[in-house]
This record gives sequence, structure tokens and C-alpha cells, in this order.
Amino acid sequence: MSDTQTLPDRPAAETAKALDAAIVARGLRKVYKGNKKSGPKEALKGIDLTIPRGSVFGLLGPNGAGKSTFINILAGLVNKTEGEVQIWGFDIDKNPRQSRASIGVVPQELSTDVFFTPKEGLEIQAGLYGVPKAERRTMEILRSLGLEEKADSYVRFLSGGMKRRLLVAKAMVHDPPVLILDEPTAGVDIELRKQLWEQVMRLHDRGVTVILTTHYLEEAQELCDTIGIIHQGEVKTVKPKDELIASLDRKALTIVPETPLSAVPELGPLCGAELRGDTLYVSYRPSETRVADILSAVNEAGISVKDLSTVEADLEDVFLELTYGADDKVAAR
Ligand SMILES: Nc1ncnc2c1ncn2[C@@H]1O[C@H](COP(=O)(O)OP(=O)(O)OP(=O)(O)O)[C@@H](O)[C@H]1O
Repeated sequence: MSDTQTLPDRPAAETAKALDAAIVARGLRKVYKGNKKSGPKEALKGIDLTIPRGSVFGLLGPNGAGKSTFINILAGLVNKTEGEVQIWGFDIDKNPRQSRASIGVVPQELSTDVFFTPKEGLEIQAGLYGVPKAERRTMEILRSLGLEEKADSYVRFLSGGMKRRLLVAKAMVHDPPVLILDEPTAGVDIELRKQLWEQVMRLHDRGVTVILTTHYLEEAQELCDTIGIIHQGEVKTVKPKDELIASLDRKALTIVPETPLSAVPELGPLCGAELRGDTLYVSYRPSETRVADILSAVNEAGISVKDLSTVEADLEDVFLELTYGADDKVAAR
């Protein structure tokens, strides 16, 4: 029996949600001891985070936010200081074996063993996880990651992209329901990045919950359906991506005037105007200002409009607002 029944007393709805989650962290705290030079460091300040089953979840945050610490706690590589973590309903303290069997982790570094072929590497990994020989799916996994033809080649002859895919394959040998990728495409060129993502999304289509950390916000915007933003050891927000972007009350208009402007026109207090070359950027809060009002102000300033377009907020704007409090990203584009 799983230990999900031993959740602390919570309202029924919240408990039901937790049982439906891939990962639940409650009051999760990590303090690194530090050394003579630097004192203790509180990398996670008692975070609560629920990652839904079946999602492609992007864990975003600036350098030092605590992302790797969180992932390493899930992977059993770092001991938490306080709090509770469940993976697929298994508490990492009470059911360490089952919880660890429920995730596959693709590490940040390219740490493939060059002395074995992909096939041998997967067999060894399956052995480490105690997967019985009869249940191993070595060739099936290699095939699903486009590595079938390289099954018997030495790893040192694989391209960088293939090595990354091999790391994903290794993370999948025990068929975990959750796959975690820590900065999987850092330093990988665009073509290889696309290939890797196609493979990962194929695993997701087959029902695997995918959790990734990435510095590439366009990547998170394209792939993830749910986003968690973490900053200085605290969770700032967790929301479906579209909801998160829609919640940002900021947009901009770009206006190309018929005649180039010599100065920034006065358009009133509810929007910010800026000249970039011949283009006028006007940032505004949709909850306070209507586009029609901006256009009237532009008209009143004697500007005739040659071209007009809107700039929507994106994940990067949300990220900047939540992590740096920046308020001018949309206007800056
Ligand atoms: N072993 C350690 N000992 C002491 N402090 C550490 C240790 N590992 C991480 N830290 C500190 O904890 C904080 C969180 O680090 P962590 O690596 O989890 O952040 P991150 O969000 O993964 O950053 P990055 O994107 O740069 O990998 C940072 O201030 C970091 O310096």
C-alpha cells in the first residue's frame, strides 16, 4: 500500500489534489551548512509546490534560485533540512525506494560512460534499478529516442545530441512515471535542442509527466503547460502557462508615424511612450487604458499613423516581473 494515506490533516479537497499530483512538496527547506568563508545558506525557504500528473512543468528561476537543490532532493542526491516531499504519492522519507523508482532524472552535466555502448549502458543502469532481465526494454527505449542504429557503437563516437538522448534513455530504464530534466538543452544548438524536445514530448504523449528547468524562456513558453517560478528559495507562483501570461497586466503598441517624430509626444498619464528610431512604443495596462484612448491621444498629438501593431506579454515579461520586479520589458521591445 502506498503511504499517501498518511498525509497530515488537510481539507479533503486539498488531499485529493495531492493524491492526483506527480510531486508534492510541503514546507520544504534546505540549509547548506557552508564553510569558514561563507556561512550557512538557506537555499529553499519552506516551499509548497504541487506538480500535476501528466503536465509538462517548467521550473524557472534565476541563477541560485534553488532549482537544482529542489531537483537534487527529489533525486535523493541532497538531503532536505525540513519539510515533506512525495513523488507519485510516495513519501521520500517513508518510502525512499518507491519514490526514487517513480522518477528518472536527466542530469545537467554530460556524464555518459564512454567505455560502454548505449545498449550496455542501459543494461547496466537497468541492473542498478533492479529491473529483471525479462522486463528490460533496452532496444525499445533506444528506438524511442532515435538511438537504435547506435545501440552497439561506442559512446565516444556519438554526437553531442545523441549523448543527451542517451541520458534521457538511461533515465527511463525503470519506466518511471515522472521524468526530470535539469537544464537539458544548455549549450546545445537549436537543431539538437529541437530534436531532443521532440523525443521528450513523445515520452510525454505516452503519459510521462515531464519536469524541466531551463534558462531558455522561449523553450518553456513553447513546451510547458504549467510554470512554477522560484526566486531566492521561495516559490513566487505556480500556474497554467496561459493563465500566468494572461495575468500580466501589461501590453504595448508599436506605432510607425507617417512623418518621423522629432520628440516623444505627450499621450497622458496612463501610458508610457518612447521613441525607438522612427517607431513609437507605447506601453499600457489593459485594465486601466483602452487602445482606443491611446489612439485618440496619438491623434490629438497630431500624429498620423502609417502602421500599428500590438506587443503581447510573454513568459519572459512574467519572469522579469516576478523575479526582478522589472516593469519595462514590454516597452523596451
Ligand atoms: N553544496 C552547496 N553548499 C553551499 N551552498 C550551496 C550548495 N549548493 C547550492 N548552494 C547555494 O544554494 C543556492 C541555490 O542553489 P541552486 O544550485 O539550487 O540554484 P539554481 O536555481 O539551481 O541555480 P542555477 O540556475 O545557477 O543552477 C545558491 O545560493 C547556491 O550558491
